[in-house]
Amino acid sequence: MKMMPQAVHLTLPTSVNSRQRAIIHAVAESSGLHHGSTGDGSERKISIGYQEGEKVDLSSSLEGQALSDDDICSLLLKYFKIDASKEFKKEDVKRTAKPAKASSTGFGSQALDLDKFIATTRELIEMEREAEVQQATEAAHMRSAETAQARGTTLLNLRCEDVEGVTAPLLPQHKFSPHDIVALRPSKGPADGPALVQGVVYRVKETALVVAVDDAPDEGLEQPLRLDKLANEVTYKRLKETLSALASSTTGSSLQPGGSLVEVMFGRKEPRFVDTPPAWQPFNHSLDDSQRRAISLALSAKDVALVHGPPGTGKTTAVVEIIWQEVARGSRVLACAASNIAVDNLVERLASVGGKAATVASVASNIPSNSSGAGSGVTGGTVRVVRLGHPARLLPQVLDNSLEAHVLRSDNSSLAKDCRKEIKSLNQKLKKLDPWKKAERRQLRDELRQLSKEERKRQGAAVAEVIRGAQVIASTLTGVLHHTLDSCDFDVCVIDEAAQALEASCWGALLKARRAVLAGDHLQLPPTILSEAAAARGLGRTLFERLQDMYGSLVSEMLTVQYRMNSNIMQWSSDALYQGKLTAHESVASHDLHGIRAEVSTSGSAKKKSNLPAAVAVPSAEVTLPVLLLVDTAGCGFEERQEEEGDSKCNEGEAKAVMAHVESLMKAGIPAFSIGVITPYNAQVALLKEMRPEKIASQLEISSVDGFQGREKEAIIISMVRSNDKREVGFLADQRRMNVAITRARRQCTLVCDSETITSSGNVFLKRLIDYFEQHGEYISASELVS
Ligand SMILES: Nc1ncnc2c1ncn2[C@@H]1O[C@H](COP(=O)(O)OP(=O)(O)OP(=O)(O)O)[C@@H](O)[C@H]1O
Repeated sequence: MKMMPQAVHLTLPTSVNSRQRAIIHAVAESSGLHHGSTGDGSERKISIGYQEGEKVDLSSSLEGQALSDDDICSLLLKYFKIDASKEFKKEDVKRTAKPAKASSTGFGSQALDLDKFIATTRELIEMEREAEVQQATEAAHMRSAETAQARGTTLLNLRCEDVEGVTAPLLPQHKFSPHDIVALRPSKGPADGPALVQGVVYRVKETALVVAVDDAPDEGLEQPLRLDKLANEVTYKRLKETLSALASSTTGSSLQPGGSLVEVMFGRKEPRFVDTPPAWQPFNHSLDDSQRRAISLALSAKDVALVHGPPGTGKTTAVVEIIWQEVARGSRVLACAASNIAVDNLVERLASVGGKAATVASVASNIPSNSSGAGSGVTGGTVRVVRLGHPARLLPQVLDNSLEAHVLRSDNSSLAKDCRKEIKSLNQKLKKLDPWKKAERRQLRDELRQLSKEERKRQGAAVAEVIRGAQVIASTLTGVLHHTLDSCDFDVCVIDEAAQALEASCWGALLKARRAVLAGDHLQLPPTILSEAAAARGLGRTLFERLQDMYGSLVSEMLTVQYRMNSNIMQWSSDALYQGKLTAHESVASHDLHGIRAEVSTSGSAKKKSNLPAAVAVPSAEVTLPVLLLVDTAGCGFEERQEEEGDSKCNEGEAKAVMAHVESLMKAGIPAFSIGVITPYNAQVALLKEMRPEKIASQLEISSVDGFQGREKEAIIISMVRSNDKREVGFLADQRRMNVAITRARRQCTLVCDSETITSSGNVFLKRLIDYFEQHGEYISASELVS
């Protein structure tokens, strides 16, 4: 008997990932079923079935549960009698294939209407600005100074060390970060009193915050000071200006170089690729196959390519090679990232091609040259990289590449300097000149005016000359909007860490370029959004994620070899989020903490750095240092606690277990600087920092998940905090957050948690995580660590 499929219209939960949704769309299309997606970013849900069919909404009953490909196949089989297992097993869809089309609305159902995007984003940016202002105002006015400090938006009793820096012995937990606009006030004065000075945070260390100010006040800095975080208006203003430019990018007189990218990225045109991928010789000979595929894709794209880089897979390595190759074929490149540190990292690695200049030049002749390049190949022995941005915010190692440093070296700049010298001597002459000699004075003043005009002209010419001659301009996404780049255009814009940047902030850079390469991982943390309402309406949905959803493997190549983690640490992340596609490079696949112990026992300097007592620095051989360790607090009575003012949570018993494990690692010879403690809750970060022994305070890093994104440690300890009768796990359920936390570990990952609360919470994703640790790691009860 032939089974008839049930007439059902099925809605799946938001945990179905973008790849799975793309396959479901394709399966539905080929089976003649109706299909569509609603919601933005992490709220996106897919529906499939018969338009008039019985509504079966699994989005709440399965919410928070990660659905494997097999789970989805079973659902499709159950409701529609469709066997989609082949489609899910298939390698990525061929690049020549068209993106999946939705039946009624065409592939535009995945696309976004430009006008709607601009109008909604304006509204959401305004909501975000209000949320930031509200947070700053609450901290400054409605809470006691101590509470504001506990919230992390105020720092009290700081001592001004000099006019360039503000320091304290060890800063409490706070939320200050580079680019924040801050106010300095006397600690004892009223919270809303006048500020001594306003400035911008440009460096954040464990013990000091460095604030750049235009004019240091003559007095007032000698007393204890408080630092308040203010709303960052500049960013919002620039984002709105970018949206206006985007609105007019494809029409009329303001046609922008990136107009064609707008058409493709808003689904009006399909992405194009050259028929024959260009031949290229790598500058970096250790690139793996997946990196080579991603680079080939980027060099073949006429519009856009995505480099999807899961943790530790050498995304920046691939990006750097793409830029070298682009320069070699004569392209002018705009290289960006959201943060200063990521841009500096790129610049440092890009500039290192200097030693390979001969190779670069010879390869250049093999690659078809771009029409509008800044001269083909690499000349002058190095890639001419110009880093925009205030030198005070740059890492010392890239200062030589800053716009200012380039300008100082230019001919026009020395002419400008000559003008300055002359101005100085004329001014001295003027001072000495008899006040009655009016005609002579007038003549000198005229000369001075001419000279200042000439000096300004020379300075402007020097900047223009450096910008014109640059093969790569490197800048933060915000820095691109500076007038220095007005009317500049580029062959290609490369954005690293694109999955951490707001879409609106990417457009400032993209509008200046004809092609784009975006590198990132939408399965790690998205940009931070303060307004929950704006986040719920999709402000945090990045362009990277949107393009992954819209075009999938048509424009994207995933890097699959990772160079950080022991394969046991990697495998959980690979299976849970990357369809099991990751492999560990042989150099890391089986490394563990025993290797570190060996280094410590033979290296005097490591011993010194670790601050370990000599008696324990060389460990006994029989200590076991498992790659995965589950420290279970179930049954230990370690209940979570809500912080007194605020909504964060902490768990004192668990924190003790974490510190006991740190101690045992150190006793086994692992230096504190190789250990990192991560917890999703700010209150737990604060508690752990209080418990951290003074002698290792500057070495043992303790931070939220956000603070560790993009970083790594040999041993990571994750404190999950949640332990309650209601079996609530809160935002532990955020798959991307847990993915980042686990994948920071190179040789050991320890999970400290109440397995009872987590496994009975009904969250399948977290249950599988605990099961994985139980199956593949060692298990101890926290009671064995804490008496
Ligand atoms: N093909 C390769 N062969 C050997 N080592 C590599 C290769 N590619 C990357 N690595 C190494 O892997 C590490 C991570 O590389 P990279 O910084 O490029 O990664 P990333 O993906 O940008 O990292 P993250 O995800 O942490 O931002 C570096 O130490 C790098 O030298």
